[in-house]
Amino acid sequence: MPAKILVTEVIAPEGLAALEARGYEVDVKLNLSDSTLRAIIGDYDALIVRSATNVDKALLEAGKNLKVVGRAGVTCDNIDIEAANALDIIVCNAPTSNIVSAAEHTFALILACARRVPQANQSMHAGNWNREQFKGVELYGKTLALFGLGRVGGAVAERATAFGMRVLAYDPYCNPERATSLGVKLINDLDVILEQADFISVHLPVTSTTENMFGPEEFAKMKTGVIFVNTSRPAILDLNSLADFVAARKIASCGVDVFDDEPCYNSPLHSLPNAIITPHISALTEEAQVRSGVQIADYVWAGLEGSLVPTALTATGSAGEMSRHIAPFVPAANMLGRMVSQIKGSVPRIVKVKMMGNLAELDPTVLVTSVLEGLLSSNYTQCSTMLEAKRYAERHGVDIDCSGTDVAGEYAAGIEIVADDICISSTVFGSEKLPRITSILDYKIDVAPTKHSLIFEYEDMPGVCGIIGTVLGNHGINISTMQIANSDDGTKALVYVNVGKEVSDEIIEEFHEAINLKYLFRISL
Ligand SMILES: NC(=O)C1=CN([C@@H]2O[C@H](COP(=O)(O)OP(=O)(O)OC[C@H]3O[C@@H](n4cnc5c(N)ncnc54)[C@H](O)[C@@H]3O)[C@@H](O)[C@H]2O)C=CC1
Ligand SMILES: O=C(O)CCC(=O)C(=O)O
Repeated sequence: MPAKILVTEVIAPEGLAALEARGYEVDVKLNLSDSTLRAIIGDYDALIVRSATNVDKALLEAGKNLKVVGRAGVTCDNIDIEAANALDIIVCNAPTSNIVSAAEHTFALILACARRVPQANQSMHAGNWNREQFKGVELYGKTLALFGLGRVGGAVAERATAFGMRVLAYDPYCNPERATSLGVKLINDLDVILEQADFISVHLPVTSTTENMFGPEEFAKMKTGVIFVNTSRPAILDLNSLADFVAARKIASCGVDVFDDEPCYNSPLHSLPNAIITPHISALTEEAQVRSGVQIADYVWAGLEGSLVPTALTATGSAGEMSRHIAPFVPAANMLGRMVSQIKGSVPRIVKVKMMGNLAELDPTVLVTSVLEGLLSSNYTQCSTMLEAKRYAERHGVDIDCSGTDVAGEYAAGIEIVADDICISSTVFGSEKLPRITSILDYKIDVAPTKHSLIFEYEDMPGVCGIIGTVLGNHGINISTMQIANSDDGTKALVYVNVGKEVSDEIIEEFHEAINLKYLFRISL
């Protein structure tokens, strides 16, 4: 029986034809409700979606035969990747398909705001001829601030330069050389960049550091008369606040393509004449649709045939036997990346990843990519080969390398990362395969880190653990794990403490006053 593929959103006929030509049965069923989709998904081996289908845990669990979910586009925030990973379902996307379209639509909005094209058009259609009312502003010589200089941000920068704009960018993870080669000046100080910009365009993924990045405080710091465009994701900003500033004309005009709870029929921007709003159409062009349809057809086919899926976002997509060994280490690799960048307080420049024991002979790409995601706080970095991972890292100023060794100490397998001068290693343990730290900064430990932890190093002396416990206890913070390790020469000690909630700056200050600390790191995973 041929494999069955369900397509729930419009993809290019070229993509559908490619799947049918391979002998699959392809059903296109648009506008299904969540409950109908859940009722029928059990019949299908693969599902192809764009951004509107909610591929949550319940749907994935109902997909008893589901092997692949293909996203005909880039961002997979409508798909529960973690649940798919747990269920061994491959999730893949078409990451390069719509960059140009998204950049061009961003410019459509920038120009529409600057020259008031939609308003002038509407006025003409109403039988008017009001030239003065539609006086605009030029882009030439103006300053554009880009937030996020990745794939789409970079393409917008190239186009902005052609308009004679001065282009600035806020992107702490961007390699300065990439910025220079795009003719962009990096300014990684929010206040400084906000006050310089005549135009602002946002191209950020949603992460804990970008969510709600723009609210009343940030809008207030912008120049009066700024033009603000968001074609990235709605969670980046506070829409009510944006509407207030647009209504007050502090922001002269805004262009917005993405909304909470799409389809969105009403929002605070809908009634504002100087808000240009579009229904999530940045990627909606003939060309991007053909590219994403054809690319996703190829990757879904690879997944169904059990081949390597080049754009797999789940460890499962790395094919067969290898993934069974690699998959449990993906969270550990990500954790190591996050810990290292928090301990350093910045992105390290030289990173060496070592795959140890059973992992030594396997393709390291998935784990190196996961380390990079942790280091750069990005979601779903797209690297299907080590070469791509190295190039991606290079774009962010990181020189990354990977090696293998049969030796993994007392464990069957592990990963070690050395980032500049910081070394941490990890293994996974138990039926749940929880990541554990096995050594950190030359100290041997064995801790499964929780969401919040503290790492102390100090000249060894009695009573320090008591002080740590007392200070935390005084502030009502629970300790769930405390582990002590001594340096080889016995003069120094390291204490790793898992705590119940985030520790404030004031408490950190208190520790510095009470203990002769070499250092104290606060980690949030
Ligand atoms: N409206 C639409 O139809 C489309 C929307 N998008 C959205 O556009 C956004 C950008 O997409 P891509 O360029 O492909 O992503 P990307 O991953 O290539 O680039 C994102 C950039 O943001 C930077 N970044 C991450 N955290 C940051 C932070 N805290 N502060 C400053 N910079 C930070 C990264 O270093 C990276 O350079 C995404 O949200 C994507 O979902 C993309 C395509 C179409
Ligand atoms: O048109 C679509 O499929 C949405 C594209 C999008 O938002 C993305 O790829 O991030």
